[in-house]
Amino acid sequence: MVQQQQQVVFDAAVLSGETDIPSQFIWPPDESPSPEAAEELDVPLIDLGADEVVRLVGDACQSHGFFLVVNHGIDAALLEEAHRCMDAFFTLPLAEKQRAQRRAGDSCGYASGFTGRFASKLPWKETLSFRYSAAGGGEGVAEYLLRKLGEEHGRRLGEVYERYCGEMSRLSLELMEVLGESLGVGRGHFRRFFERNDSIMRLNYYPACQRPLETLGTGPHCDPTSLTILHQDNVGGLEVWAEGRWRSIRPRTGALVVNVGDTFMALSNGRYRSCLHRAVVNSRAARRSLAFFLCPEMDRVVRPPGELVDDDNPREYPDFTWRALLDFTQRHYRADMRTLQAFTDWLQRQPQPQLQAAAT
Ligand SMILES: C=C1C[C@]23C[C@@]1(O)CC[C@H]2[C@]1(C)CCC[C@@](C)(C(=O)O)[C@H]1[C@@H]3C(=O)O
Ligand SMILES: O=C(O)CCC(=O)C(=O)O
Ligand SMILES: [Fe+2]
Repeated sequence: MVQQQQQVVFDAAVLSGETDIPSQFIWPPDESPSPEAAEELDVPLIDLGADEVVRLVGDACQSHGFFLVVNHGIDAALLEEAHRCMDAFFTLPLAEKQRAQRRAGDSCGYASGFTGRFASKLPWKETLSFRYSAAGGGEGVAEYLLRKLGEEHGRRLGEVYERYCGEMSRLSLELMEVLGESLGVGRGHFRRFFERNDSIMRLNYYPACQRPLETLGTGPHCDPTSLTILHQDNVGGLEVWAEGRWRSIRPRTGALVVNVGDTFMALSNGRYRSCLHRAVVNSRAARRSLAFFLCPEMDRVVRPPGELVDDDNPREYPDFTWRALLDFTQRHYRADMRTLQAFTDWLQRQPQPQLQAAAT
């Protein structure tokens, strides 16, 4: 009982070897992983240079919304360097990492077990998140990491992740062309919408855990963002809810995992669904993943193109801004499998002037 009220410090170096884990990290039995290994999900491995890309992406987005891409133009050396930099950061002493500590209500910075943020069902992970603005407004990735971590630790990280985010943004826009074509709205529509994206980059580090069946690295959720491009190391742990059970997405060196998020589900007027997923941990090895969350400019109105709305397909979601949805996930609601519904219900309860932002 007493333990439940104490704020634990999630120090991976200590906790990954403990056979008892703090109660705040224990998830209820109906949400925790089952002892049987999850069967692998057969996700399409899409060659971005191939002729069939549009059809394959469209099919994947109408079923579970997850697919893998290869021949994506991201340099293998950059991917390796991005993982090396993650190691360099997460193996720093806790106090050094805490120089970038995430503050309440903010979506950027270093967070460890989310101990100060949530009271229960804590995720078994450390994260470092930062903003990437394609339009170049405000502080860039390199400046942010240098400012927070200092010359010794921040310089190299900043250079690498600035480059990594630029490449992810470029790839996202390419994927937006494919998504636009597959939805019949033309290649330019979503590309233009996201040209000045204001995205979030997140480094996820899941320490080993001696009680992997009682906790989760990332709880079940749909990404509230628009499109996620994830690179996982070769440890494994990403699972997707498909056909009524949890299924694993096996790591493949060089392939990127792509999935649709809630904001794109709204932009497609529900044609493409965001899909429930989670990350499990294990007792053998720490796991790393790099997630680039494509997001629109903060005040741009999220509204599906006219071609996707008609009498047979009325609007599924009201107009909203990414600023409002992001704020909802940071201040009012812990993102899960029903974030978008909870958000639209909440929006509708707000006084009229706050209901919709001015169209941009
Ligand atoms: C806008 C966001 C909120 C979360 C990060 C993200 O950029 C996209 C996914 C969200 C998240 C990962 C969904 C699961 C719960 C969460 C709290 C987490 O475990 O990290 C979510 C992120 C958040 O920081 O709120
Ligand atoms: O680490 C992973 O494989 C998934 C993480 C995730 O779903 C997220 O950060 O939104
Ligand atoms: Fe996710």
